Amino acid sequence: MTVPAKTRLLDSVNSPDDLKGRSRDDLKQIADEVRAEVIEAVSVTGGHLGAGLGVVELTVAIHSVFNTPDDKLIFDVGHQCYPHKILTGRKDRIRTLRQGGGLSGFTKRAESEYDPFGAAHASTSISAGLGFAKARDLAERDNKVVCVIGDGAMSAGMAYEAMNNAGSDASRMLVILNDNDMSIAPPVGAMSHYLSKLVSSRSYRGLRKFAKTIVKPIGLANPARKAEEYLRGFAMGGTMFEELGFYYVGPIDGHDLDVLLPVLENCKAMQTGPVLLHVVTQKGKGYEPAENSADKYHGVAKFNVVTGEQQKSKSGPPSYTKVFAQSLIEEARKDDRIVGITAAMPGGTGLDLFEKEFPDRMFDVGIAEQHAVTFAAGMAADGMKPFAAIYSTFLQRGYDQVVHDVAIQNLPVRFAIDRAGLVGADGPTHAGSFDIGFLGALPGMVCMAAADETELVRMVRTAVEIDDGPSAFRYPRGNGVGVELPLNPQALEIGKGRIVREGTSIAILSYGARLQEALKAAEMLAAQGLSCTVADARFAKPLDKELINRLAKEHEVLLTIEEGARGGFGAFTLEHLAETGALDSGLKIRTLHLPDIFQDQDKPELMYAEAGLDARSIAARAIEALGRGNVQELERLARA
Ligand SMILES: Cc1ncc(C[n+]2csc(CCOP(=O)(O)OP(=O)(O)O)c2C)c(N)n1
Ligand SMILES: CC(=O)[C@@H](O)[C@H](O)COP(=O)(O)O
Ligand SMILES: [Mg+2]
Repeated sequence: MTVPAKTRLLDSVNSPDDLKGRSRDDLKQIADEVRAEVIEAVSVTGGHLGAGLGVVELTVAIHSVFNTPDDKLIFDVGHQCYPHKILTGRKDRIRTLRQGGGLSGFTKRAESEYDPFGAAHASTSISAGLGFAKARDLAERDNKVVCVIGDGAMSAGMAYEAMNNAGSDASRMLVILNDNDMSIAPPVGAMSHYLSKLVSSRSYRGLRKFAKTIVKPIGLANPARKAEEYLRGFAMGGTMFEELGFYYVGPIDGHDLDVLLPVLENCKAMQTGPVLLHVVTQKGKGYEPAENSADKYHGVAKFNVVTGEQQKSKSGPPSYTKVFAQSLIEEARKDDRIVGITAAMPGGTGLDLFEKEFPDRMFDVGIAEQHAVTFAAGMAADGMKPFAAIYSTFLQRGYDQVVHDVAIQNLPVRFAIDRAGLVGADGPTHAGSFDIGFLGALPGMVCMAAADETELVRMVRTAVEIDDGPSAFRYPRGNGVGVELPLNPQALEIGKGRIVREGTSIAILSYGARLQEALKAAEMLAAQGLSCTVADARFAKPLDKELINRLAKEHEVLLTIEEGARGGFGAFTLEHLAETGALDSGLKIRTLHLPDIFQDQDKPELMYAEAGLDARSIAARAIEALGRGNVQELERLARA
């Protein structure tokens, strides 16, 4: 019988308990195996790779020192949690990450007791951790609270609101600042410069060597006192964190278990108020293609482990994002008052392209959507034409600013709302579900949704022209439908939709990119002799009341459809029809929107089918409302 030269230690780790009492060498081997496992898993699923690779040693160290799940470990954003999932009983399902029915790509309470707090949006961990710390104190328990937050996430206001609170009342908690000098894109802002200065100081360079030789576990007598004395050697003194009431420790090498383990032991033993441990790591650590790439493999498609080459997306029409960016560039060439604003998503919003052409007119403000919106409002108030390009889901964080700073003052900020509707693998935290409702509720806001790329280009043009109040246009993640782009786009008439297909019995009024499915549904209905009108509303605010009245009057059935939650375009239409009395005449109306649940991740087309927003489901709703036609026949057509 042959005995394998090196047995995988990770196979024997089914929970963090299996890390306890292991030798340093064993833990180092386990860390190496976790790293290999993360790379293998993400190579078949795609997902967030660089961040997780950067915290492998840190995660192993935390789980071997702290007593999770009693001690609460809270990851900020949660995109770096794959090593944590592997170590906390989810190793066997790690190749289901971000797939339908599989593990979430983020921490999620419903998934494991080791995920005490779910995330995916940035900068929530310190606030949540403080909540856990206070709940613990009130219940007179003694568990620890550990938050892991990145340098990028440290740029957001929430992190400072939380530190302001935690530092003032000496709350016992550990905040680990995972500083890899990267956000999704290179980090921006004064805070980022400050952290770089801390890290590049002499003390850190000296410490790397120093720590390896002198770091020892603390003695048992007076552990808290000794821990403090011990850690004082690491602290640099006078840091901004200390001014905020934190005990600052670091910076230390976040890949060196010989340093991490004793420092964490000592942080754990400390009984003073909040501690901030500054850990320096490398995003993408241990996988050459990630280390060498500009974005450190923040988010990747499936890839070849040997070469690092990522699967190319099928060639097709350009993405909506790119179409938006290029048309904004065109507009900006003609109008030097146009500026672009992003909150740490230059690549995701396409504003990196804009920046290449107009470096002085693009502003990346960091992970700071609230600030981005008010900053845009200030610019608009002084005569500029700001385009704030923000994902629908992240704009949620800036809602009060949209209301208070933009809408009430009727300022012409243009919101380019990317990732509208379902986004697939990122799941419910990233779905752009709510902006139709929350923006449509605001007096004076013009709300548009693009049915295809041509429409998007025209909406950018329209937004440039709307100079007397706020406007927004939404468009989905992914590729357009492949229509030809207008060379000289004309602005749309505000509040006017268009008829795309004429029919008699059924009217489908689409708001946004479901128009293609609506047209397919119309074909399916036509195959059964059911004549269907399809219209593109273009505007949710102001509504095209004339168009709606006409559709209501001339058809037996009216369906509205949108890539958004209930309380959006369908609700606005229904309200209008109720007010005009059109509902009293027997019109059969159905509002098709996202279901009233947070849908888990899957392929977008499957999620839309589950939501009842694919062509087959649209046609089936029409048949149900009409009371004529054959639903089974639709199945056959959908398969064909
Ligand atoms: C509120 C919010 N805005 C934007 C994002 C998009 N986002 C996800 S991760 C990330 C960068 C985070 O950087 P950092 O905290 O340093 O973590 P790292 O990826 O470097 O480990 C950004 C901007 C988000 N998740 N939440
Ligand atoms: C974790 C996070 O918020 C981002 O990395 C997000 O996953 C990016 O989404 P897109 O891939 O749609 O840009
Ligand atoms: Mg970072």
